[in-house]
Amino acid sequence: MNETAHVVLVGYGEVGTKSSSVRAKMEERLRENLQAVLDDRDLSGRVERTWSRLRVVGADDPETVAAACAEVPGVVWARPTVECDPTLDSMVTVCRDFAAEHPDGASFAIDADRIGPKENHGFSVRDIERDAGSAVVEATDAPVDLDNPAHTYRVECREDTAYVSIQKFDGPGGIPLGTQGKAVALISGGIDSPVAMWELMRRGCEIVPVYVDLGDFGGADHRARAVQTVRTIGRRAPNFDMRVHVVPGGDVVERLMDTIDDTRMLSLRRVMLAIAAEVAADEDAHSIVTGESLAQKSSQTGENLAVTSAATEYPVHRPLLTRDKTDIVAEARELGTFHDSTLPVGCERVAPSYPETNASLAAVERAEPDDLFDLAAEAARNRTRT
Ligand SMILES: Nc1ncnc2c1ncn2[C@@H]1O[C@H](COP(=O)(O)OP(=O)(O)OP(=O)(O)O)[C@@H](O)[C@H]1O
Repeated sequence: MNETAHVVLVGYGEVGTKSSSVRAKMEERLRENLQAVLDDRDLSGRVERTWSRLRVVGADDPETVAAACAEVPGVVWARPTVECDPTLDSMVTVCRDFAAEHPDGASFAIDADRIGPKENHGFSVRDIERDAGSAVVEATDAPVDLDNPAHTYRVECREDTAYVSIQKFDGPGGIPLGTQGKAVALISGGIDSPVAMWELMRRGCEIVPVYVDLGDFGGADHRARAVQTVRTIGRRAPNFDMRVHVVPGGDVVERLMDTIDDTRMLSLRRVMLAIAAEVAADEDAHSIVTGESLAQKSSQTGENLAVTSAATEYPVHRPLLTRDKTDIVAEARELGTFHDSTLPVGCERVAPSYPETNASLAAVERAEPDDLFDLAAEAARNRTRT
């Protein structure tokens, strides 16, 4: 080779533990998903599969490309990397060049790996670490710190090529999107449901987002908030159709307000699950996901969640069930949805003054008007997409 090239290396986690045929399919899916994100953001670069990694070649802006790759489900890390000859001289030279860009004297470590028998290269991992380390000390006068270095020079020496990088972007991990079927996500646009939707995406599920428009109890700002949070997360998966199904639920809510008192919120959640089930059947989805979390609200006690789940035969996934609010808020901030989720939308209050916290299914069903679920099904049929 006798030259260096800038590439972005992308590492995945669990995909690497699959059988070779599953792994090949997942790698290919991840490759397509990464390419879609780069194309959508007008970032140059071609994503290729290499041994146990993905690699972006031809990126004009490797740092931005690596940061974009690190937003994609399935990615554990992405590194702007210099590719060079698998010789001690080449790797040391690249480390020295990197050091010249970081002349701050901050502590460092060399983290090297070498693949294949030592005879193939004629040097060991220890040789790489020693020579590269000396070059960095010479260039920067920086101290070595193996426990908590400010800079880690990652050197990966393979049979035919070597990779050197100093910058690492952590990805969300998980499984490539599009490998685990479809789930309907009930999205209110509040803090929780977009995070819950993302958790399923992170584990490979394609998402069909559903927002139930509450009529006078919701409003345009409420709807816009739901749509915007989905769009923000959808930027990580532009090759999937994530337009929101907007269901006109005003009539159903009116009916609930007129007929039910302390179990009203439970019946509203049951109606939403019934609507989601209608969409799931049409969209061939296998389950429903909500942002509910145990004990976060009166409608989310263990007993009440059992009553709401009984409204549908579809599995209801609640990935936030055991998560604390502070943790969910931190994830919403990271995803970029927190700001929109907390915009004041001024909707009317549906909740009764004294909500039931320990409902029985029989009592909730008794209070529900006979036509409630017919109204819900009709609303689902009248949905539009935004
Ligand atoms: N208007 C809506 N359209 C679609 N789904 C909704 C709507 N309102 C609530 N949901 C679903 O019901 C779940 C429980 O809603 P609720 O408002 O009680 O709880 P929450 O924990 O505050 O959720 P969020 O923060 O997502 O609003 C939400 O996480 C969401 O999945």
